[in-house]
Amino acid sequence: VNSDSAPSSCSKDSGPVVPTIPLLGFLQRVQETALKTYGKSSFDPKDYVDLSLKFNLSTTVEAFDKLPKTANGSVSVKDLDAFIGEYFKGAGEDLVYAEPLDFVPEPHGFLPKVENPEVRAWALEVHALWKNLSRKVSTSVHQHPELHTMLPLPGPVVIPGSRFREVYYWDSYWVIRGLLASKMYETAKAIVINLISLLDTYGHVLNGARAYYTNRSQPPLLSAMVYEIYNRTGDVELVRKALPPLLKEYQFWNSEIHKVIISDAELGNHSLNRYYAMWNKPRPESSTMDKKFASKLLNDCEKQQFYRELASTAESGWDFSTRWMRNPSEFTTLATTKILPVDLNIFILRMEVDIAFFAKVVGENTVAEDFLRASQTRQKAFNSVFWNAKMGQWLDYWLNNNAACEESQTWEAQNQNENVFASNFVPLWIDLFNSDTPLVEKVTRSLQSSGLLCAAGIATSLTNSGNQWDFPNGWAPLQHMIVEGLSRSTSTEARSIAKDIAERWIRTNYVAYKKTGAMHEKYDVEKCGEYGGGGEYIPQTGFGWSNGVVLAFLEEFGWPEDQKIGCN
Ligand SMILES: OC[C@H]1O[C@H](O[C@H]2O[C@H](CO)[C@@H](O)[C@H](O)[C@H]2O)[C@H](O)[C@@H](O)[C@@H]1O
Repeated sequence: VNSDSAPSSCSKDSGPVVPTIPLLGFLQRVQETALKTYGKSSFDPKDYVDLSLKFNLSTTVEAFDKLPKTANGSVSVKDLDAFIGEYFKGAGEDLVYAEPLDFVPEPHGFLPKVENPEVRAWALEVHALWKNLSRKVSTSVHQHPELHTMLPLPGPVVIPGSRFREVYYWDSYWVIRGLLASKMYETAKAIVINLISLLDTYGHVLNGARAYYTNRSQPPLLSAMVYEIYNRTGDVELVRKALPPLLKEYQFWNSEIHKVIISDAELGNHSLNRYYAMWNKPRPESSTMDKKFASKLLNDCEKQQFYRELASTAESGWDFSTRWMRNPSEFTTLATTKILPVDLNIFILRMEVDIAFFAKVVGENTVAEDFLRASQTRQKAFNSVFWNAKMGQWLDYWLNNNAACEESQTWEAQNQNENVFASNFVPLWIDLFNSDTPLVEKVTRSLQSSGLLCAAGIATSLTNSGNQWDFPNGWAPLQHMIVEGLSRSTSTEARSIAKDIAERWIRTNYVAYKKTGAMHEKYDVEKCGEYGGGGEYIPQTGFGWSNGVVLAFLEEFGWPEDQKIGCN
């Protein structure tokens, strides 16, 4: 990890910090001035850190410093408009449209089980959205990286959409699932090659391909992406190329900051993982908001700690949720680094299983045996640390406050977080768990009585907090992992619930699309046909992972000719 090792003056926050580029510091000054000048309405801080320079940084800073400013730091709208127009290229211009070469309007063998003509026509429209979301890094980024926060990438990517103008790590898994249903194998492989290039350069796959995301990763699903592509294409070369970087990624997630040892009286020590960003300042893409929240805190030390929690929550992909808050009504009590999350540990378990499989494919038998053993050990840890037999769910585990300083912590039942989140059911996604029929039946009953199953899909949590990873929002990745897990089991009941959830999700996506002309980032699971809201930015459309999950569900479950589509 290339981090700044200067000791922090704050004893509560001694973790590493990855230094950032000078351009970002300057863009945050422009962002702050823009907020003061234009006001809050329709202000998105990310727009300013996504600008590219037309001239070198010092020329631009000099011109900015000369703008006449009022005492509170604002400038006139006319001056700021003129400055931005003269010195910057617009946000998004650094990633240019790229025609996906393997796109055809109706691929051969596309969604064979979708017979209903209305659903088929819509599925073809969703399939065509890959063209809208396909991009490549502009030549200027390759030739003058110092003028951009966009990071150079070797090949084309698929972006989520709207304000998310760059490739994202965990989003890409569901984008790839959709691309595979769309038979766009080359586009899917190119995404993986790009993520591997980030891993080669930074030692981890970044949250997204921007300079302000270098201090953290996102839910690690690279091995799952490679597995799904190999499963469809049999591309051994891809597996051979991916294996060494995956071993490097495994090291990253098992480095000192992400690893915690939990000891229990019966089975000894369990090595498990948490999110932990290498950053203790405001997130540049949301800097004005982060500072406002931090202003409630007493001193710099508390602020640093809070900023690390904010960035670590962004690493979790669940930014933001009461799941990570000690007090659900107080945002500054975020404590993501003090939690062992069920889903992160499932993703790492999947990484171990996948690496063992890939190593076997390329004849690295010792590696295969080592990772098989690691996966068996982690499965045992799941049963001891996360499983709650009374609830029939796997629960996040709260670490004691001084976790970072302790060698190991002793497991205590009271540290399991008994609040219900969709992530409590994510272990079903993994064959090691969904192949156990009595277990699946118990967890299915628990899901049915959890309160999470709603008219239009699975809710993220039971708490309506106004955060986007909470009730009543439903997110495509969560629907997909739980549905896929249930549908892989041999339990008839679980499979029928999987189909029911998938149908509800398809209906709500369809009706919202017909009403708004767009696919959405998240949906309101209480109301069929409504998109979701809340959180720190306005609802986004596009949308990579929602498109991917709809196509994957339609491929798996189909839609009979005589079954009506629409809200029931
Ligand atoms: O700009 C605020 C935050 O936005 C991202 O998070 C959300 O969008 C991502 C892209 O679809 C998604 O991967 C994530 O789960 C969402 O919560 C970004 O990843 C954050 O780092 C960023 O601070």
